Amino acid sequence: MKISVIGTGYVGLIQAVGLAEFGFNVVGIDIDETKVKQLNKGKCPLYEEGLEELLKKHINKNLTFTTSYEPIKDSDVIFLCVGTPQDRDGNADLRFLFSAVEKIKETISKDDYKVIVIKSTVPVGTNRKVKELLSEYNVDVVSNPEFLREGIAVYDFFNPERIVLGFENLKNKKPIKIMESIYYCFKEKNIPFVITNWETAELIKYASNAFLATKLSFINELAKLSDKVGADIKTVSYAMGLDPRIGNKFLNAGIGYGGSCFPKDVKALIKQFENNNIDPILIKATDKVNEEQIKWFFEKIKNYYGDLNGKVFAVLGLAFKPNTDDLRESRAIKLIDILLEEGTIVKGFDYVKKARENTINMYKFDKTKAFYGYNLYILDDLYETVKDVDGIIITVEYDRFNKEDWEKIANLVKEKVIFDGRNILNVEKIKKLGFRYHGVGR
Ligand SMILES: NC(=O)c1ccc[n+]([C@@H]2O[C@H](COP(=O)([O-])OP(=O)(O)OC[C@H]3O[C@@H](n4cnc5c(N)ncnc54)[C@H](O)[C@@H]3O)[C@@H](O)[C@H]2O)c1
Ligand SMILES: O=c1ccn([C@@H]2O[C@H](COP(=O)(O)OP(=O)(O)O[C@H]3O[C@H](CO)[C@@H](O)[C@H](O)[C@H]3O)[C@@H](O)[C@H]2O)c(=O)[nH]1
Repeated sequence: MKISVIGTGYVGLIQAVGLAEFGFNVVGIDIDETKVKQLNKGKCPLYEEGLEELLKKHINKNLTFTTSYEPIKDSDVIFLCVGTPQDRDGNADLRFLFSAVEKIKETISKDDYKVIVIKSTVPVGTNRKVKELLSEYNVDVVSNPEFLREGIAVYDFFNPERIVLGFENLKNKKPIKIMESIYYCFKEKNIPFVITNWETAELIKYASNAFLATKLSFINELAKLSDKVGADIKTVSYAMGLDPRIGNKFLNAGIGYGGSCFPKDVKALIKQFENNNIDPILIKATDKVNEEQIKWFFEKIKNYYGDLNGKVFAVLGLAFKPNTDDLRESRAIKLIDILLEEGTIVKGFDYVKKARENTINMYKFDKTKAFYGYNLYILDDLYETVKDVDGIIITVEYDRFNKEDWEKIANLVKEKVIFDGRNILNVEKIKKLGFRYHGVGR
């Protein structure tokens, strides 16, 4: 079977490489010429553990990349993995998706049968619209939302918790059989398949992300109360999580959720409610709590120092979560922006080299926020980062921070104060070294 993957960003690249590993002949298609050139040389444009090795294993064997849509003529299945970012009003912006559909129309013949799989996260009704646009063509459209997590995306691709497939008509077995044959190995491993209609499949994706985001906003809001009343949110989360009906995952309080998905998908779900004249009270609150969390944390820092002007901070963590170079909606970057506006000097660090490089590039192009090398520095070494600072701020949940030499850090800083925005540090150890510790709800 020949497969084309349109859009080889995060999700598309993982699909292309993963499907090649399954033995399919895969062509990745992207409008970004630089990315395509890099990929054809076996170089991964993004940092994701294990991805470059798999890319190198298959490139120019059963996997190639191109900017041309021509290969879709020979493909049996076309995966659409283009971005669906947030537009100015909070809706999902479907311009990339519809532009790809237009190109499919221009390229394929009306008679050749193709299965078009929509992997991108799209509002309810989008698969139906795509089918309408392709109504004169011999195609079936399948909704197949993706649930991978960045940082462990390769693992997630090969070990999904469920495969969700939405179809126009469940009596039409042809596209169902084709999708089941692609994911044959998951069937063998008894991974649940949810076979349903388009609308249900589309909503499952938004419901899953919004539910997890709501769990986070719930615990983050509770952390504010914990702070005031002297409770320890970590112990609260732990004890709550012992009840299997609640579960212990996604209960780590912090400075809020970021990333390329939760913030935009929560907002897009709100819009879908509003477009249907329903007030999404709960989900709007999830979003609001998250927007406020970083400001609340910043106030903690400000209250401690009073005047922040000229203070120097080490911000440990730049990306939106550990083991990624992705800065999209990163809480660390949001905090850095606020700190810079308050006249502080920021020294930033992340264990992922590409996250550091991306941060430098981002600020270099945005001189309104920072003057790189004047009030913002990104350093390659954690110990250099903490040298002579007035405070350390932890913004990404790296457990690795606990393995650092805190005695050495205590001797390097100007003032021994830590704001742990992810509640990740071993408080006893830190306090013994004379640090004043400020967590989130502990
Ligand atoms: N990133 C994640 O962890 C994740 C996980 C699950 C689902 N999703 C969803 O998957 C989709 C893709 O997300 P992403 O993070 O991979 O996006 P991305 O921005 O990293 O990648 C999108 C790619 O599509 C390309 N593109 C845009 N228009 C194109 C066109 N007309 N033809 C060919 N290529 C085109 C871009 O150049 C880019 O390389 C989104 O809907 C997102 O919500 C993302
Ligand atoms: O207990 C927790 C867990 C996570 N986070 C934060 O939540 C955000 C999102 O984390 P995570 O869900 O691990 O990362 P993503 O890679 O964005 O993955 C989410 O978004 C993807 C895109 O839709 C989905 O496919 C995944 O299933 C979903 O977990 C990050 O900022 C984390 O720091 C917390 O603050 N506390």
